[in-house]
Amino acid sequence: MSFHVLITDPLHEEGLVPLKNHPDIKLTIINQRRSSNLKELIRDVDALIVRSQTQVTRDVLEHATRLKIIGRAGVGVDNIDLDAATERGIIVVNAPNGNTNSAAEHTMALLMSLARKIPQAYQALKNMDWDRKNYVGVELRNKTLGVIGLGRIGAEVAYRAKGQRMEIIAYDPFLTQEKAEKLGVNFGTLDEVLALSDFITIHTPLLNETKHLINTKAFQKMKKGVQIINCARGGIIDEEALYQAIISKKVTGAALDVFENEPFHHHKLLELPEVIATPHLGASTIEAQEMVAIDVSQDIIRYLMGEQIKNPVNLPSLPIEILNKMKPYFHLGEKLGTTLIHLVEQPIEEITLSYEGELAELEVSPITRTIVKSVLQRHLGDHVNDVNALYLAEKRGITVHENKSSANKGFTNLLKVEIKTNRESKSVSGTHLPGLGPRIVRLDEYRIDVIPEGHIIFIHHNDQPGVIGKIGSLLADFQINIATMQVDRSNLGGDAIMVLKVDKRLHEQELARLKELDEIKEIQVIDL
Ligand SMILES: NC(=O)C1=CN([C@@H]2O[C@H](COP(=O)(O)OP(=O)(O)OC[C@H]3O[C@@H](n4cnc5c(N)ncnc54)[C@H](O)[C@@H]3O)[C@@H](O)[C@H]2O)C=CC1
Ligand SMILES: O=C(O)CCC(=O)C(=O)O
Repeated sequence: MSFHVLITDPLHEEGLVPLKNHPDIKLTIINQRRSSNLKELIRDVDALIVRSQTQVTRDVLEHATRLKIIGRAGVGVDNIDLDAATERGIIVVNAPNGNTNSAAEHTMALLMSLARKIPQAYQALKNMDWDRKNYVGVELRNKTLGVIGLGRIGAEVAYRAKGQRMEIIAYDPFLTQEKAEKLGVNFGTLDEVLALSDFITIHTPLLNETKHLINTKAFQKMKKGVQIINCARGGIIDEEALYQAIISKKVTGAALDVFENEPFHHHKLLELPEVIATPHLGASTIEAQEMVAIDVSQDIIRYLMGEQIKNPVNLPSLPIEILNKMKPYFHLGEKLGTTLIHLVEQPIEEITLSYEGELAELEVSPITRTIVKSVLQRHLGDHVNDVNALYLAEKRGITVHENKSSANKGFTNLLKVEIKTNRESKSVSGTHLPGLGPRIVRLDEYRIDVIPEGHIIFIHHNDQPGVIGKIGSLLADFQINIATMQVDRSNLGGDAIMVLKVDKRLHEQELARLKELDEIKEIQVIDL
């Protein structure tokens, strides 16, 4: 199988070597800025790799009929329509670690340049103007740096700023007292950070919640004379509000690496002498570009080759050791979901997944996605995958519930999948037996012991003498060998089930003959 990978932004050559050398990958590299036909090009590609310039919009994705994965060589994925990608089952991966150091160093470079007005003084000197009085700066020592967003880059900035003997106050909704203490920073609310800081640096992603987080109201809460650094994303600061705050002298300096609309040829803020700027260079170092290109290329190759990816953005991310531990349950869940959906006739209203015993200790949401995928695939086909399964379920009005119980009901691990329709509720339960593999152990209230593999016939029949014989002799007439047989009943002479594993698939006519038997209420043949 050969895969087509398209790259539309400049990437470090070294990072492309694994893709170039891969025998099953065809690589196309274009400069998107010079190419307006992305919609055309994306039609026949399996993977797309971008940095921040290419805008992967919903409109573009509508043309991406083969696209399976988008790789972002960097952190911020705000240039990719994540909802549209998820709906189409396209996985998005990024390279979150490779440019942390470079972005933190760039932030420090901007902080120091801002404090000492280095770009302005340099510009004057380049113009042969030996001016010292206009470029008097301030020291960083003993000043308070407010860090908004104490993730990878924010934490690195805080660490470096402490080296400058600055006091750090940070706001991050996920910041714990423990992490703050470990990093030696003060823990503040957003308002406290705004009010107490001499310098404020922003390191959040651009999200709906962070769009214009720093707006007119936020500027009003700041100290007079505050200086701002934004090395995260344009759009987190309301640029018009910043402009007015500088004009009114509330803000005495701003260092910007990022802007609401990039690239641009003119920007009002750059007319102000208080503003210094770089054209989105936070990650532009040889080291960072090499690392992010390698990381993203490797994840693209892993995904296309069916291996576990490291940095998914629109799927839950778990350490590889934990995912390996969970592998048998993905397999079991998929078999249970496929089995159950074949036993249900009416439209599904609810899917309930119960994780019991040692399974309850795991982060089970990836298994839930796999089960929902296997259920939906029967009617929606192969375009349902782990990425879009929950979205598609919700869109069809199907509610998905997860229950966990550490109680051990005779099995060290038990996974129950239950489907509710407007007429009935059906369930299958299974377990993974170490060394032996998966087993289906319950079908509704019936106890069975079936390896979920091969051609399986599920028969719901009346509990009466002769049924097993009749079914056995019909199968013998069809030259179909029975490998295993399980029976159970609700009560003597009541409902009963039979689960047969056979060596070859039944033809439609053979199935019709079995259905003619009076004792049979329902029959389903499932290939697992
Ligand atoms: N200028 C450049 O070239 C670069 C810019 N970036 C930008 O920097 C951002 C941060 O990168 P990382 O530190 O690697 O990401 P990260 O995910 O490690 O950290 C982001 C932090 O922001 C916090 N956060 C989210 N919403 C918040 C809110 N409303 N208020 C305060 N904190 C909030 C999160 O809890 C998280 O701790 C990226 O999203 C990207 O947009 C990243 C690399 C290079
Ligand atoms: O690709 C780039 O140079 C921009 C890096 C960036 O902004 C990010 O990683 O979020």
